[in-house]
Amino acid sequence: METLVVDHPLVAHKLTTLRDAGTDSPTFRRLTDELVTLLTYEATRDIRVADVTVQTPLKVAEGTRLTRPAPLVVPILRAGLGMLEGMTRLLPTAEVGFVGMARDEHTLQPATYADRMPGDLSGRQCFVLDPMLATGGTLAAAVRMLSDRGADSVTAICLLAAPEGLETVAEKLAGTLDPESGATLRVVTAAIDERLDGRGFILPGLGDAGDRLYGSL
Ligand SMILES: O=P(O)(O)OC[C@H]1O[C@H](OP(=O)(O)OP(=O)(O)O)[C@H](O)[C@@H]1O
Ligand SMILES: O=c1cc[nH]c(=O)[nH]1
Ligand SMILES: [Mg+2]
Repeated sequence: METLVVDHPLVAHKLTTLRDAGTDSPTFRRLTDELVTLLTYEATRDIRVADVTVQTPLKVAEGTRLTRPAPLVVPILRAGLGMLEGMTRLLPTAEVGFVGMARDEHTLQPATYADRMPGDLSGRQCFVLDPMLATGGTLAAAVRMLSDRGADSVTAICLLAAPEGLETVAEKLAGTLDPESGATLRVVTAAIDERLDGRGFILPGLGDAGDRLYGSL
């Protein structure tokens, strides 16, 4: 598994305001959207393209187009929904699949409550959106759903990741997306934080991303 921390002053600036407990929900939503657009720019560096030509008003020019099948973007509900528009703004031809997962607050295990994704993902590049990679249980389960359907290229875009969660995802998915067969698994994040607390929250983190976006449950 490859991990990329996007090191850019605008990313750091926006993330700092997201962390601030005083940031209200409308501002939190807007900054999440902006931050995802910046992360998407890096996360799509290996997106599949083909050479094309285009006629300018003056002459023929060599160019580049995204290939088909269209990439699949998968926000993990709830909090991942706050990242969808920021991504599809840059990738308007992407298709969108939905997965709903909620982590049990005592066991910290994820339970899947929604699955609206294509049954066959062979040959599809997939982008999973989830702001928080904490214990890694949710992301590992989501990536397994995609690879079970044939996806061979999965990039997860997270606002924050915990070191423990990154290790767990790499361990749980070892051998699932086999790099020898050309498969790739990448995590792109704005920062890797210090650690998890006793309740599985990222420290220093930004709190509960779903609650800050959409209100407490
Ligand atoms: O890495 P993990 O330990 O699995 O935790 C991360 C998950 O927890 C949060 O979702 P939550 O379960 O709070 O659901 P929500 O998005 O509906 O708030 C977050 O958005 C991730 O999906
Ligand atoms: O810190 C955390 C951990 C899991 N989910 C969140 O929203 N925040
Ligand atoms: Mg939540």
